[in-house]
Amino acid sequence: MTSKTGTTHAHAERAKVEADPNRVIVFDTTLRDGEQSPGCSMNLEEKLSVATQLEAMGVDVIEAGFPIASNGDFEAVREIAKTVKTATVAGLSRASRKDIDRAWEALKPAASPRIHTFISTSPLHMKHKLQMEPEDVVQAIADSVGHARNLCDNVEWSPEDATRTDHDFLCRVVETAIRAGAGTINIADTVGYTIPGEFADLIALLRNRVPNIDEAILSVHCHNDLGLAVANSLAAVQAGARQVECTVNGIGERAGNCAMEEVVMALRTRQDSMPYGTGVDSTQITRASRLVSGITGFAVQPNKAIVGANAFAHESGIHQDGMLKNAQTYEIMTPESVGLTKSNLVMGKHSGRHAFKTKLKELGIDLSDNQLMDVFGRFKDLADHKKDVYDEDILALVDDAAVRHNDHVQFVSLGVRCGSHGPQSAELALTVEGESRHATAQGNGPVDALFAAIRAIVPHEAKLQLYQVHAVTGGTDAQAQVTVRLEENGKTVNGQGADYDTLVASARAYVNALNKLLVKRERSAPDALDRSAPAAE
Ligand SMILES: CC(=O)SCCNC(=O)CCNC(=O)[C@H](O)C(C)(C)COP(=O)(O)OP(=O)(O)OC[C@H]1O[C@@H](n2cnc3c(N)ncnc32)[C@H](O)[C@@H]1OP(=O)(O)O
Ligand SMILES: CC(C)C(=O)C(=O)O
Repeated sequence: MTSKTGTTHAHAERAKVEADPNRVIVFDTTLRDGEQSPGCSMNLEEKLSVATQLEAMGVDVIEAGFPIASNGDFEAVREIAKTVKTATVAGLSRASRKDIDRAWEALKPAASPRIHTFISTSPLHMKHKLQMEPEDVVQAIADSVGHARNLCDNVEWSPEDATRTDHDFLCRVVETAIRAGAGTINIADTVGYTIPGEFADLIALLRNRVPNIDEAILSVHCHNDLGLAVANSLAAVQAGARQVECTVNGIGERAGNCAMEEVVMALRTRQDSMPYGTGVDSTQITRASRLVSGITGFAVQPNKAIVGANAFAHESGIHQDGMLKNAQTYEIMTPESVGLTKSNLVMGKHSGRHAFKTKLKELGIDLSDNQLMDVFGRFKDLADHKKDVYDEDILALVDDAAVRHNDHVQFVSLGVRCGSHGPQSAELALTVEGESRHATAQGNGPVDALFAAIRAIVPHEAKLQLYQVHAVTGGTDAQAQVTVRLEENGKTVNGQGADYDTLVASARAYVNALNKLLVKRERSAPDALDRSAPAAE
């Protein structure tokens, strides 16, 4: 970047861009524009922890607030200015000496301070909002930027609503601001109106038509009203902008700002067509995202690029199989590169055997092929009924399959009639030594009816000592894990069963206990139990 007039403005960011013309300055405005999201206010301590994280991850400029806005904002900017050592700290001000003085008072303690001043330049804003004539706006720019520059070496100026500003006027005001001392010119797409090709053309136009443009770093500040903030920012970088203004998780006024994590990772991932770099340590991205989301209470949508819970999660069997063979089949960046430990194979109805086997291995479970077939079948059935299948669900299924292995009596199916219009009844099918048996019974509630049906198929005198249900996970679709304790002649056995249907889990648990009782009986008196008892139909 060579100056056409020889009056370049020296500051830390200028030095970085001069050392490497492809270096993109990351200007984070989470604490200023991000905080302008309705409901997003942060207290001093929270702002300090965000600023510390932004500094640690290598952000070049931290916009800490708008000091004239309130005493709280002033204090926050001043504390951040005192705390941050390696990043430049910026404070926003309108085109007013009072605002600028207040900003400077807060920023003065910073190792590297920047005054950021702005004024609207679009006809709409000038006429209706500022109620100023264009000539007065030009004068206000020269005066405010000049005043700021008398206080601070590092001054940024923004034409608010630049993308709806007349091009000739924009060229004129940019030239004026640079002449008055602005070292960074920030082209604001305040209402997220522009589109990538048009925005790239605007940056190119400014570079071609503003005579002193090389004396300043061209910056962009994009809003996301059309979901184009990141695309517009990248188009601008390709057209010559070297500062991108952004926020963590894309928070900000209305639909938000350009998301820092997306810009950083897009530049990092697509070096082949965008050979530009930032100073951000991308492995800190997840940490920053969680910090900001935790502090603001703004949850990150699961499918959000880079930092959403599903960004590195794979549920479909074909994708999971590909991932296990070579992660690049379905991931264009590694989870480690954004600070996650590994990809997440989400177990759900689209999962296949490869992924299921891998999940079992992760859980330390080793099953025979037959057991695997059985558990996988039940897992698919569970996934059809339950939105999220957690590790706990799989463990419950495996335990359930393990206890049923080689059972004499096996559960087949159950239908119940329950509710307030009794009588409650259960229609049960079991196999006993491989033979199908059916029974229908009534009871005092569906559980009582179910247990009566079991007694009808396998007559026994054992007493029910305990019937206990607990949910394996949270949510109304959680699997039920049931424990049944039976007692016969002083001997007790516990049976377990798990299912998304509490009554099926109850049947499985009772049948499991019964099988254990059979084994105990067999050991003490073979053939004591009449397993060929007829069905009570
Ligand atoms: C695009 C952006 O994100 S801009 C930043 C937005 N952020 C904020 O507004 C931060 C929070 N704001 C505030 O706390 C308050 O609005 C303050 C302290 C800045 C100003 O408060 P008030 O003095 O009560 O004014 P109010 O907000 O009602 O109106 C804004 C005034 O600033 C003027 N103004 C707006 N932008 C600028 C500017 N860049 N330069 C000069 N004047 C401006 C408006 O024309 C209006 O002037 P008027 O009172 O003569 O009509
Ligand atoms: C102050 C400016 C840069 C701004 O936030 C906007 O125009 O959106």
